[in-house]
Amino acid sequence: MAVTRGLEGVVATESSISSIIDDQLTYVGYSIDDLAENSSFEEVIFLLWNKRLPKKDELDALKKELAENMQIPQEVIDHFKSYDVKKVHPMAALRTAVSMLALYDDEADEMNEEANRRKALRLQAKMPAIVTAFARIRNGEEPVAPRKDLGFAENFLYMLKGKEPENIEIEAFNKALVLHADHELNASTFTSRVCVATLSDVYSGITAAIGALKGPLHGGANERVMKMLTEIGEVDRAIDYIKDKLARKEKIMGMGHRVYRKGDPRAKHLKKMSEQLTKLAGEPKWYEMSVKIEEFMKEEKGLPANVDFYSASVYHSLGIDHDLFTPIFAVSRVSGWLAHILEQYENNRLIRPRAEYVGPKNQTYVPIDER
Ligand SMILES: CC(=O)SCCNC(=O)CCNC(=O)[C@H](O)C(C)(C)COP(=O)(O)OP(=O)(O)OC[C@H]1O[C@@H](n2cnc3c(N)ncnc32)[C@H](O)[C@@H]1OP(=O)(O)O
Ligand SMILES: O=C([O-])CC(=O)C(=O)O
Repeated sequence: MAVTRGLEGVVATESSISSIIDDQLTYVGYSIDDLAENSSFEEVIFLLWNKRLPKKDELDALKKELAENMQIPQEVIDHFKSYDVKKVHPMAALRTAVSMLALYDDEADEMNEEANRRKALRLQAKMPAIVTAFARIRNGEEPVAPRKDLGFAENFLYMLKGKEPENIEIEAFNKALVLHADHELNASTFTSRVCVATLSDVYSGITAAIGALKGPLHGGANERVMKMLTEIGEVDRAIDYIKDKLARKEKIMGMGHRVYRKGDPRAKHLKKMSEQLTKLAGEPKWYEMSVKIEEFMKEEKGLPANVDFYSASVYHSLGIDHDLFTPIFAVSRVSGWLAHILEQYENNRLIRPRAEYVGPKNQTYVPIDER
């Protein structure tokens, strides 16, 4: 058997949700550039789950349903208050909280399309309240309840900060959510599909996906980008810092991609936002430093910036704690995971590849006191 390390280039399923062809990303055939400039995150959720854009009344109905389902069970809030939240990474807290939601959902193990769609809606709606409740509780603050009159992006920022966000913050956050919503068969999406292909439930699929997104080679890179920028501190130190890391054979977070060779089409939108928002926040150095690193890596290693690179300085400029960057990725990507889970159920077959055995053979069992 031939082994393809990391399954590079292996086509593991058909899908009509998103595509990457010649470094161009589309959701259901719509260019990410059009969607980033024009759509709301709720519109993208509808698109991914229904494979068509919503009409106005359909979008209004989805927005209403999301707003009505945002509140999380009190048990999840009490659970956050029951352990030392300061010692826990918010991705671990999110992973556990999503798994907990299943315990308070009477339909958790109901296995039909309508029930799965209802669960998808409830899960999507509750992600912002989980992340923001955790963030507030660890700061010694009470969680802020979601408001039915606010949109998805606005509600997230409102629950996080306890005050209504500015329009520019809502627009930037909405665009970030649109850009992170889906990405073909990335590691966490594949994880979710493998999980539910055993005919396990939606909550298990999303819990597994959150675990995969958490790693630094995937969604966890955005937090590490900001850690790197903070360590660099000043623009004129950037290149020496990167040279040093490369000399030690360390990876530069936010750089490189398994599929994109020329560049990640999402990065240019985040780059523009980073330029604008870092300037507004009075800290243009984060953007300037990022540009220097991007140019150097392209020239020296031929590696382009990925979606995680400029999102770091965008979220930082919105005043968001660095370890919330990956949970925010999950708040958006859950829309794509759910679309893929629904698609997997529609035409399911167990996902079970093979391994080439390279261990010892024909061993003779030796009793324990003779070893
Ligand atoms: C949302 C997302 O998941 S986007 C990706 C987020 N992850 C990151 O930003 C982490 C940094 N990037 C990486 O680790 C990689 O580029 C990945 C994981 C994204 C893709 O990796 P792969 O396709 O498996 O490439 P692989 O890790 O095998 O790297 C190939 C070569 O490029 C080098 N390389 C790849 N990325 C980087 C990087 N960021 N910094 C330095 N060198 C790199 C590797 O060292 C390797 O070099 P070698 O052939 O001399 O050994
Ligand atoms: O597709 C990938 O491998 C990683 C990625 O960019 C994403 O999940 O958005």
